[in-house]
Amino acid sequence: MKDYHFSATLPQDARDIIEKILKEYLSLKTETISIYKAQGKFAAKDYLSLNTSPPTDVAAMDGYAINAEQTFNTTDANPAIIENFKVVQTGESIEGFDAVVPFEEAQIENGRIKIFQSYYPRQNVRSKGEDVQKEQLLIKKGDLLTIFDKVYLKAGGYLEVKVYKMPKVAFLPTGEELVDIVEKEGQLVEFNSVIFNDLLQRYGFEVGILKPVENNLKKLTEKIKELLQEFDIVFVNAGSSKGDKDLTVEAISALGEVLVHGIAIKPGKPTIIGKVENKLVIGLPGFPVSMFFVLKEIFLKSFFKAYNLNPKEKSIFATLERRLSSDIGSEEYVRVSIKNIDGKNVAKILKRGASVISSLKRADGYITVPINVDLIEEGNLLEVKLI
Ligand SMILES: Nc1nc2c(c(=O)[nH]1)N[C@H]1C(S)=C(S)[C@@H](COP(=O)(O)OP(=O)(O)OC[C@H]3O[C@@H](n4cnc5c(N)ncnc54)[C@H](O)[C@@H]3O)O[C@H]1N2
Ligand code: MOO
Repeated sequence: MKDYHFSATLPQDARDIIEKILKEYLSLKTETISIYKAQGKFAAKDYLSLNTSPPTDVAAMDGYAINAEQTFNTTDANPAIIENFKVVQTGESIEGFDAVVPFEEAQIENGRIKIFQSYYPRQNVRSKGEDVQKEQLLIKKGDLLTIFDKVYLKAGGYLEVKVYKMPKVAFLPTGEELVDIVEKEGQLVEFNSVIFNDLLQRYGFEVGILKPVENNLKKLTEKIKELLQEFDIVFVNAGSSKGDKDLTVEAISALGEVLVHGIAIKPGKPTIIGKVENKLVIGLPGFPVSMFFVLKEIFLKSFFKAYNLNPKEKSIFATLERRLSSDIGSEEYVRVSIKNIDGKNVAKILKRGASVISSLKRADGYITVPINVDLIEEGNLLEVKLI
């Protein structure tokens, strides 16, 4: 008889299993590319600055470089006349001087300048090395390169950056009902691939989206085997639960080993973790919201940990708008939208159904309810991970 029950692996155990499989067969290659092409890539080494920026004390305004001491006690009624100065443009060295008087704050008279207020040393000056110091750590190995990381790299003297080449990942939708454009009754639009593509490309994975394969064990098995020749990791979408057409577990077992079927998370419980020819094969639940969270909270987290990558995910803190109950025994991901009420972030809980993409569309982020918590009271300040 078919077993309709799920065992539920603890989420951290599931992550550890993925991490272990990955480390056993997949090491990340590296490539050196222009920093202009490095958007969304992870740095593959530490970078120390070759430069000091600014390289010397420079003017922060167009004006006259002076020695501030000569202006102490200066007022409107007691102006200072200064002979020893140098005309400087913004960014120019002020060597020999320590402050800059903007052109508009001085009058020029017979080759001397007349000023009406006092200046302090370093006023209107950018100090040597105030932005970047030589030998300073610019970027850490494993950091996701943001726009300003790359600015920093260039300021520090680099035009190219060594980054990790991310693996090739395949997304195989299953189900004969799935089509790109619905033409007849019974068909459904295949859109989970959009979530997969976006989420993984965000981190530089090389994504392959396949045509849906029908619910036929032989065809599914053959397809997975074929994909494993070309891709580093294969994701099979849907058919993960226990319906009569849910064949993913059978297909993976026929080819290799199913290590996990069922993770104690909500949504996303029917997830499958398998190993075929040493490679990772993941069965993602068919519901879009479930799939999103399995990718984000299980797969990507394990992946980043396996290779010491820092994706720099952002979160904010918000007050819970109403009490939130959750099942003990599952780590739950609850979508929220954020409103600003009287200057405070308030998290409004959105629909929790795993098949409704509208809840993700409206969501600004989500709250993680730990596995052993069944209630969070209204008014609690919680971390919201931004989507
Ligand atoms: N008897 C049980 N039934 C279900 C259980 C259970 O424990 N026992 N778990 C439910 C949960 S929780 C989830 S999550 C889903 C997982 O479903 P499957 O992975 O088996 O996926 P399917 O049943 O094949 O598809 C479900 C549904 O998802 C949509 N879908 C699938 N693929 C795509 C795609 N590529 N693009 C867009 N939409 C897709 C489609 O609407 C399917 O109808 O199982 C519950 N059932
Ligand atoms: O695990 Mo399902 O993903 O709860 O909806």
